[in-house]
Amino acid sequence: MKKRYASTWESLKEHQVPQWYEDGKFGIFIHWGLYSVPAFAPQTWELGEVPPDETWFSNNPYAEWYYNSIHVGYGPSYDYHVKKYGKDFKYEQFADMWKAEKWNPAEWARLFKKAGAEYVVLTTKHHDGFCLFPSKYTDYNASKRGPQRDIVGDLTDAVRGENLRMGLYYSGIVDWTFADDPILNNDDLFHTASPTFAYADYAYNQSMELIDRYAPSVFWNDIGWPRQGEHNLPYLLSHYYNTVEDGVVNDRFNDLYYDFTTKEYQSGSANRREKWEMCRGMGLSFGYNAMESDDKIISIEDAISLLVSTVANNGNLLLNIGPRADGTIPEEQEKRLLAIGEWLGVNGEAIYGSRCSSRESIKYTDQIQVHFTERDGALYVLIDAKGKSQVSVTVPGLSGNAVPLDPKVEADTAKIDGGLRFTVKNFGDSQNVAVFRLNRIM
Ligand SMILES: CC(=O)NC[C@H]1N[C@@H](C)[C@@H](O)[C@@H](O)[C@@H]1O
Repeated sequence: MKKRYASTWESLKEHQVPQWYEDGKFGIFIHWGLYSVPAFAPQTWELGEVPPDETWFSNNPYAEWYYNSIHVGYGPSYDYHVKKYGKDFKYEQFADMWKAEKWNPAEWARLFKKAGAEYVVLTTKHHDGFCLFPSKYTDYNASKRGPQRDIVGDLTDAVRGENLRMGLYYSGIVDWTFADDPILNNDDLFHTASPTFAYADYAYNQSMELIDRYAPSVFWNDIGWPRQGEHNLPYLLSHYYNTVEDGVVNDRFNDLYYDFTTKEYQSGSANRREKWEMCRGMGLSFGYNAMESDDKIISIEDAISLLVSTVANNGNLLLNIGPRADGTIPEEQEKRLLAIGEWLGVNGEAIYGSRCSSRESIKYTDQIQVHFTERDGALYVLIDAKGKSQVSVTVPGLSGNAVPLDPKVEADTAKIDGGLRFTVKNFGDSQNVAVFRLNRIM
């Protein structure tokens, strides 16, 4: 019997994180929109590396923040815009330059499947207010302008065609078509952004239409929810769960309610007793930044290390791609997705469907860490030795027969000092992380 949620916080709190989200572990985030046309941002810092103050906001590495970055009237993006497009060029003019002429949603979905992703989260409306779906509430959308198609619907169909879950991102509290005073600090971001009741209703109405049109498995709200609309949330979220019983929402509804908490680059915190999700771009940006070449984005080793350390600590990794305006995915981003997929193809048994072990990760050096996951009574030991071709580590308190999941991993294990000593001589096809299954949990 399908559970019905009442529009009360108490009823919502009965919602459990569904097994598919606990098991899925790896998702693909997609930031695609008008900002993909200029595709420019300075390459400065990771979020959380510096305070969110004027220096951050006037040198914003997020290419999807292009509107605000040029609106502050100075800084690298403003200079770039004036030089490339001219002072009088309005951001809205990108709406008729974005053609997505080479876009093949089925191709994207096949790539996400090969990457080993279990879910996808696409921007439906980012802070610039341009909608990638035929919203009833604005004509500033991709079915009326630019691509002239329902980007959200077409990708949702393709993703579900590959048996992946489709999630939708919505910029709840920031919409520069309603309030576009330049944002130069977090106070601007949270307190003056879109302050009207009219906007709160708009955000509520668009969220309802996204739920009713697409029944997304993830409703990924960003930054916050309009304070003037907080009283709407119990209804919105109960409607969501009554429409999508195994749906999940993140913690960016003013911390009033969540299924999972979020980290973004170095910002946010993770508590391994709760379900959480790490999101980041391949480089410093979510939207495509044409300046981000292969050497400027996360290495394959670091991406695999991030996936393993996140999963071992009860998180999911939502790794972002920033497609070009024409609908192609930059080769350097595709290369990383395929490498992660290959690694998961060999070692996925320790990831998908696993649960956080009571054993905490062990950091031997910055390069050498050992993580643990558990599944079906087996303990998995994931030895991450970035940049090393051989490694030897003793894991205390372990005993039993450790078998590498990758048959090409060459390793010895020996009982020593009350633990198991692992000597990996060859990482085989497993990049920098060799995974062992221990058939008894000690
Ligand atoms: C911590 C936070 O609220 N970040 C907002 C940030 N989220 C990213 C996934 C991107 O969409 C950014 O453009 C957005 O500002």
